[in-house]
Amino acid sequence: MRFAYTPQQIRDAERPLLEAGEPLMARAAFALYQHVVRALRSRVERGGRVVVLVGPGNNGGDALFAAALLAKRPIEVTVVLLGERVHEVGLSAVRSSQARIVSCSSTEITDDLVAFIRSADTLVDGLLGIGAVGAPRGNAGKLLRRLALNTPRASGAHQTGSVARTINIDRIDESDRPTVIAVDVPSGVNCATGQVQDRNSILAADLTVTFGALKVGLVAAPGCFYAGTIETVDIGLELLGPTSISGMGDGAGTDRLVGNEIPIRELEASDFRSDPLLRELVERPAPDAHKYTRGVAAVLSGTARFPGAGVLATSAALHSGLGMIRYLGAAAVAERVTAAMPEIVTVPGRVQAWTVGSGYEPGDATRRAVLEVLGQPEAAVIDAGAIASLTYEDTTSLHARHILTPHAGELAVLLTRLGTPASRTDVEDNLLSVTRTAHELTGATIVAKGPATVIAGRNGTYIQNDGTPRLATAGSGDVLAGILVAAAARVVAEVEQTSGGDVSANDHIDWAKIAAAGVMLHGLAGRLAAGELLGDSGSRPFSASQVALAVPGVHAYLAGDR
Ligand SMILES: NC(=O)C1=CN([C@@H]2O[C@H](COP(=O)(O)OP(=O)(O)OC[C@H]3O[C@@H](n4cnc5c(N)ncnc54)[C@H](O)[C@@H]3O)[C@@H](O)[C@H]2O)[C@@H](O)CC1
Ligand SMILES: [K+]
Repeated sequence: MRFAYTPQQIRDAERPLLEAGEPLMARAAFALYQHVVRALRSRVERGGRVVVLVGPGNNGGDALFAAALLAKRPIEVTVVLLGERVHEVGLSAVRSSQARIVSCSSTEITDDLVAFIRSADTLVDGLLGIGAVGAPRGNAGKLLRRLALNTPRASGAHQTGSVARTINIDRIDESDRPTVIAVDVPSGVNCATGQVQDRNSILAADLTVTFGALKVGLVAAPGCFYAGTIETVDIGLELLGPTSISGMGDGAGTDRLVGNEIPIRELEASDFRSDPLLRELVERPAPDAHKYTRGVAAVLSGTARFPGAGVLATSAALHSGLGMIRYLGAAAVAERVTAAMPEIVTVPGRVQAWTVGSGYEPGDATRRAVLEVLGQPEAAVIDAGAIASLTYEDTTSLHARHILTPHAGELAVLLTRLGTPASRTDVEDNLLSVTRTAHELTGATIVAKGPATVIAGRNGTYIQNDGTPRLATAGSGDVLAGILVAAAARVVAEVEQTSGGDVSANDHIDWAKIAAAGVMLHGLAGRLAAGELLGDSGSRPFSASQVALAVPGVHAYLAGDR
């Protein structure tokens, strides 16, 4: 499990250490210096030119102390001061070093200066850190716009995520741009939310050296796309860890426990071995297992018009290793489903989780289907047309065991219906906060699909950034619904055994965690289908059907087989 914190949480953790006189900035600057040297040496064997951009606050202070250390080596170091004021002690350290100082606070940002900065081997971004408010203003903002180094590395692919995926900075050989190293966070990213207010005044990093812990802006979209590889440096901060969190979040009576108290979480591969409930998702069944202890899921997806959604959701559930899958949707789709997968049962019966809505169009018939599912005591995944069919009154019957999987457009419609009007763009630009709002207004577990999916539920918020842009393909959402319903059924089956069949036990499950696990399985299945988890660079195109077929391989991967 990884944790990401808001600026306020970081400041609260820093305060006692600063009061005790701990040299936090010296630690941060030394680690930054080491990373800059490493990046520079992977680009030029000796010498080399480093430009350090310095803003008005302590972020600039880190950069100044690192610059003073760099200037002790045979490296050409130029410090560009962009604030009206800068960290005084850091500046005197630079003044007594070999580094060159250019002050921009009074001078114009000339074409020559912009060209000079762009021609550096390594560019250190110490403009704005966790103290930034709004889009970069003043000279910092002007310079960022003029530099135009605002395209995320690897053409938009994000480099954070639960399973290691790093840019190999040894291999970056574009001579037309420097290797950019962000100090703590890329300037222009809102650390608390991941928002980017002005996409022209941001400096896209190849590497972010962040201090103490991850910041929310480094894991939430769109900020996460600008961070490059993230290195977290331990400067001695004591932040909320997994043990204290499980006490807060995993039991009953924690309704509405969202907001700043619990850090944002991200599941990692190791959680599928250490967390007892997640382990159940991928482990081999117990020797005495039977169909109902392994889990039974029901699929209500696909229509005569969109039959594929039913086939894909069913296939994904089937390949997730349950005891049984019932297909209970349209007769025309059932024929195709059973032709493709003879294991599928088409008669109703005992079920532990439902999925409804993939491939359904919004309307009365869909609404009747979703209300029927919501009337059951079991868990349910509510997808696509089923979300859009819910009226304001219908949403009052939602609980945490209901997992809604909207994309940005569907989330905008839902929020508007709930009385908080939002456009698709509002949702895309503020995915984290609007997803939490949707959870707070409905009580349901919300899985807001995107390149960095946000999962907001009763026990907190997760962001999963595991997939590949290749998952943006037709049918991908249907596969996700199938994976999620399988995870839900599996967990309910497990909990039933310990609760003696008491269905109310379902309501105490940490559904956000289970949904996050499903999202992660889906993301990794995409990467496996692309060839990425098997060691190549992920260059294989794939279809949604192949993502469903890749699920067993991901189970093996997470269970530790490879
Ligand atoms: N407190 C400490 O001792 C430590 C701080 N550290 C560093 O300090 C950073 C936080 O320092 P600060 O709190 O000084 O904050 P920042 O350095 O992020 O910047 C705050 C300054 O920027 C200005 N500013 C805010 N928003 C702006 C905008 N949109 N455009 C232009 N200027 C803007 C403010 O007026 C203020 O002067 C961290 O990110 C980290 O890099 C680390 O050295 C660890 C220890
Ligand atoms: K920065």
